[in-house]
Amino acid sequence: MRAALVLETGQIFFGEALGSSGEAWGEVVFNTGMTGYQEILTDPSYAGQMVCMTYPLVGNYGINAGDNQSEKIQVQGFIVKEAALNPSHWQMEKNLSRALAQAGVVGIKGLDTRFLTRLIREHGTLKGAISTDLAQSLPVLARRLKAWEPPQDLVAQVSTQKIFSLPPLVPPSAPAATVEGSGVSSGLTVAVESETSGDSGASGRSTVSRESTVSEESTVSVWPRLFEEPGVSEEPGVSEEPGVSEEPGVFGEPGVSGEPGVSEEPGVYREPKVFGEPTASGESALPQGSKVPSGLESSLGAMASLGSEAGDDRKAPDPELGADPGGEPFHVVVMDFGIKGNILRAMQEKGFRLTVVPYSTSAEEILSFAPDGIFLSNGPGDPKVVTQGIATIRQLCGQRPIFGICLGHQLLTLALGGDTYKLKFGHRGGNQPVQDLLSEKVTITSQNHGYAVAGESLGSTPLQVTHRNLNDQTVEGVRHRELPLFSVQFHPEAGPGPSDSLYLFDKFAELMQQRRAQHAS
Ligand SMILES: NC(=O)CC[C@H](N)C(=O)O
Repeated sequence: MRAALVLETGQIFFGEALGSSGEAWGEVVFNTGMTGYQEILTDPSYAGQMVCMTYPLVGNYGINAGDNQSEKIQVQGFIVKEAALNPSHWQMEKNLSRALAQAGVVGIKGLDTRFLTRLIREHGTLKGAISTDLAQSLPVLARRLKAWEPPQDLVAQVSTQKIFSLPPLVPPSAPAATVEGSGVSSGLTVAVESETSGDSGASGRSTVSRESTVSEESTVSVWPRLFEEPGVSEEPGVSEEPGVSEEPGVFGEPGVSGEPGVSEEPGVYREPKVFGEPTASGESALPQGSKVPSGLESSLGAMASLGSEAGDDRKAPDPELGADPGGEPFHVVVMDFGIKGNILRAMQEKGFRLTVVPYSTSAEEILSFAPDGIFLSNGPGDPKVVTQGIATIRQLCGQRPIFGICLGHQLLTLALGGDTYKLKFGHRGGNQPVQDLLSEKVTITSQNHGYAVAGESLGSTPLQVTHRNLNDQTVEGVRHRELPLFSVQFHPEAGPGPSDSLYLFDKFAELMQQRRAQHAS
């Protein structure tokens, strides 16, 4: 089935449908990772966005049960050059196309994703629509897109509605961990602690049960196997799209839709803009000088996470870090703005016990759990619209050690009087170099953000910059000058991406250890 990607500028790319048919609108962003597409698809930070993968072959190891970062595919749309028809991996359960179709997510393949990426780099992030309805007027669709205001309440859509607990992860050889006798085994299982009303305000929430009642709760998988379809046999390696031509260069036919070359709005769409016309060699024309992004780190990171999934290189919790010498695990309350599973896993593997709460939970309720520390998660959208979360974080500052990642970093900065702004096209990939200004050490980091902290806004705040991106000098980390609060813009938990920065979870543990020591004396 043919499909088109229409941009708000009026530019149109033709390709083949991938996944579900239909139409989806969103912000088109690009990710430079060579692997990690499943983690990207299921990362709630991508809610509302259509992700274009710059790497030309996507889907070659299929979709498995272990790499999900949340309970569903979160992207609005998915854009690839070539979708692997015969994926192969021992953990694979289905192919990319099947996973997208089952989730009702619209994708497109067969367009020149590197050229699309160059367009986004020039124009900045663009609104776009993927549609399999080529009978409509695509220029009209482009104009409707231009006038469209994307939804703002993305955090409310992806944050947990239930409070739940996660135990520390134990090495496979050791006895399974239990949460207060609940029998929760190691791995991504939870004790559901209480149900909330599901509305966005904290007021309607019933008083939640505390640690004493955790043992009575049942356990459920945090992320049930995605797209489970009893009775549907998966035949890895068999194309699910018989008859779809995979010849290079068949994409990009003009004129299938309602006059794509005719503009009624001068300046927006004048000439036929059809990308990916075949050349004599059958290769699509790529602008000269375009760099193929390096993504080796990403594939190494993905391999590490797969290894840990298989249980063969899972790190044991370090009793020196995950718990104080008395052995009680550090208890962290996680404010969930759209958390990625690997962040939870990274903290569990440090030996922390986690209580994950909805983003709208009040400071009072968070403190009632008597945590050792508070974690501020990643999440989708513009940090400035998460006003309730910012106000709560402001109240929590100084009460407990706080660590924030990505959206959590932006919210912490806003709570303390700093400012954020939208980047031209964001950082999304697994090879972003970041310098820790305190140690001068450089790590290669995994990133996924479209907004950033304005360094010049920090002068009047108690925050200082601790990390910078060496590509564009943007702020990548801050800390409070006096209080035990710090945050980073990048993703130290990897998955996908390098795990160079896992040490930051140790820093969080050190701050919680110091607080315990102060309170004991
Ligand atoms: N990964 C994230 O937490 C992203 C944060 C924020 N939504 C941004 O795009 O900048």
